[in-house]
Amino acid sequence: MLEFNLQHSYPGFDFQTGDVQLPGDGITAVFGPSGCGKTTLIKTLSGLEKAQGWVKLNNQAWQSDKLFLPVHQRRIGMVFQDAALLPHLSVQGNLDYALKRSGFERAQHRAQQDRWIELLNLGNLLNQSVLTLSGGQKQRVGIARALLSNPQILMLDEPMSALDWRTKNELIPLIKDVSKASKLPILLITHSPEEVERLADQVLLLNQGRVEQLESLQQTLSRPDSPLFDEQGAVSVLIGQPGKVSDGLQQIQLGDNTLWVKPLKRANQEPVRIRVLARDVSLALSDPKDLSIVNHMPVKIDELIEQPDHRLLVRLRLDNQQHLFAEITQQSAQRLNLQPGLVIYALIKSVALAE
Ligand SMILES: Nc1ncnc2c1ncn2[C@@H]1O[C@H](COP(=O)(O)OP(=O)(O)OP(=O)(O)O)[C@@H](O)[C@H]1O
Repeated sequence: MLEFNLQHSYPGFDFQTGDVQLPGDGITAVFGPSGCGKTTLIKTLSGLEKAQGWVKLNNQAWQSDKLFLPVHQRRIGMVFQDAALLPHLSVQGNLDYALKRSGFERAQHRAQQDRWIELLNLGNLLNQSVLTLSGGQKQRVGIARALLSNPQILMLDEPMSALDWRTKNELIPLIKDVSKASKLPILLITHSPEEVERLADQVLLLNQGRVEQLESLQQTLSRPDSPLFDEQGAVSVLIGQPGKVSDGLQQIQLGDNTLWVKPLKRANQEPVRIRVLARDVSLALSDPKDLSIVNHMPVKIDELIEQPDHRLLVRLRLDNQQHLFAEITQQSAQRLNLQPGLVIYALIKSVALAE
């Protein structure tokens, strides 16, 4: 568990976290608008910048009234936007460099290397100069190097902001795999709501140098004014269990209900996240059996929230208690006489697997 309370200031910027406790594993996304203090948080937590206050990881003090461990003694695996690899070395050279300083016993080096080389798919890049790697390959090497330094926590500072969407789509599942396999807590700094929705277990919301919330992803997404909602409007992330593939569609089980999506790329039985835009959800009073939309299910209305431009956000609850937003016009809501507590049907026009 990472615990801290830090204060720092730059001219015109006052940074105060208050008491914060981050869980001992899983991915915590640090999210907030530009200039809110995300990088300041990483710099002060890591000791790159000396703040007032205290920091403890797994009950071991990194900083207190009497103590200030330098960055290299804090056992942090850092990955930056530009990977910051050693340019004169090969991929293997970069990994060896991390291992030498790791404190792993020599006998463990091979097993450690093999483990992360395989998971991050670096096997055929080992002899390549890092100068010849693509952006995504560099980040994979950067993550392997961070893991091989034998860290107790990973801090990823905007690791995907310089990558195109295709490369980002390849890296996101790998970061999930690293989280599961390493069991290390991961702090992911990002300004991308999509990265938060696809990766975060919990979200630390920063605003103007203050920690506004530390909560689960589902809690952040359940607020109609969630800072994660951008010009696409409200978003829901449903967590479901993959089932069979039939007629070219993959079954995802959400309690007693089934969603049909494009077949998963990775055949494992881990729960998956499904991202649904509120504007892609329509509502009906009865089960629309003869409709081309394949995904529809009974839901209960939790709340009706007025929006600008005669629109209404309807917070719905599935039978397994997950919530789903629908955005409709106020006119439609009146026509259907929607009220909290009413059981209706959600018609989901489009879903995206957030693999
Ligand atoms: N070394 C510094 N000297 C003076 N001011 C600084 C310094 N570093 C950061 N700041 C200021 O502190 C504030 C927070 O900066 P920080 O880089 O932590 O924000 P951020 O949330 O990471 O932003 P972005 O998403 O744009 O990277 C900003 O107003 C910035 O100008």
